[in-house]
Amino acid sequence: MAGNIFGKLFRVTTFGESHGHALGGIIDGCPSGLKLNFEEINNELNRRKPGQSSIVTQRKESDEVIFLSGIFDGFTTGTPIGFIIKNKDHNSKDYFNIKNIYRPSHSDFTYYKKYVIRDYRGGGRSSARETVSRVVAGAIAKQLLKIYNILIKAYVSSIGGLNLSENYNKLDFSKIENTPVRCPDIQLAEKMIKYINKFRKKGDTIGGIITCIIKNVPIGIGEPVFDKLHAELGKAMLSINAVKGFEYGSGFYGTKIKGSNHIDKYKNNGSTKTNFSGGIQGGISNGMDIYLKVAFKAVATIKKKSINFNKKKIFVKGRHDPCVLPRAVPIIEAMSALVLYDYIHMYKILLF
Ligand SMILES: Cc1cc2nc3c(=O)[nH]c(=O)nc-3n(C[C@H](O)[C@H](O)[C@H](O)COP(=O)(O)O)c2cc1C
Repeated sequence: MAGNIFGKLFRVTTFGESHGHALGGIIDGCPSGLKLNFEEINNELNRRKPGQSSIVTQRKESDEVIFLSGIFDGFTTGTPIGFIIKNKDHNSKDYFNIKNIYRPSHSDFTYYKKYVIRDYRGGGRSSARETVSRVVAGAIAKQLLKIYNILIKAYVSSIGGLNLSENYNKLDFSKIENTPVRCPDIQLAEKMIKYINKFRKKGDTIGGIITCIIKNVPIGIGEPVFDKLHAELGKAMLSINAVKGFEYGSGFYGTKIKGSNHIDKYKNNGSTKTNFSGGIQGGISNGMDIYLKVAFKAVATIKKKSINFNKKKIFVKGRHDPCVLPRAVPIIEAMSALVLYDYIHMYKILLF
């Protein structure tokens, strides 16, 4: 199975399955001499972990990371950072009844057809439990990005038909973590929670959108032609489970307004009056904020009778997310951090 490595110079390889002994990763390309803040790494893991509130899956995992290599006296040594996160609360028997049948719109069918032998428990390798390793690597990348003063903030901007207003400059990012749904508008967050609970009680699921803002990116990050910054961000986001769409800058809205209204006119200092470009022009950062949106579907494991492709009725047990967005916020931030640090790395090698 290929496809388990992300990044070019700052690279993370992830391994592990949802119901195996452990998940983990190897980070290669981390410079020596970074004093790691372990509390911050744990904090990122706590934001992603299951069982953190009533509106996410009730699987209870402490998600403690154990570092195996690459760190000495709290500092990175420049050698590969190996780490694991043990699985503790996996009820594998919940999946025995779907061993040979495929949940509609999950990855059971395609994994079976491609690999034949697969760990079907909890989705195995296709489970979003894999993203725990991305969050560890992303937390380290975030600490490296602090050196450049780069700030990454993601939040839930839409659940079903409930939408946050477009202007992120008016939002108070310090409120994102104040509610379990991770929407900074507290009144809207309350409505979103009620909305998610409505679906949860019915055994159904609901999707939505996460917005991510990346501030203080220096001018010049991103490469021609195939390694454009937005292309890598798009790949990063679309590699996350259940993601159905990605846009940056004006995105699809940019198709609806005329060119004379869409151009970002320059101010005297090189910054622009508007930012429809989303901080990237020609695949290279222009110093303005990068902003992007990621669309998540309503996920497949509904607690209702469902029919699989050979017309057999199936009922999926197990503990599942009625809405994955609250837990996906730190994953979006982690993937953004991995891309940004990797690309800054490349830039330094080319110029210094
Ligand atoms: C944080 C998170 C939690 C998820 N939890 C579930 C879940 O409980 N049930 C489910 O069916 N899918 C869940 N998913 C999505 C599946 O992993 C995903 O839909 C599946 O692997 C098929 O891949 P695809 O939807 O990207 O095509 C979750 C995704 C994320 C990001």
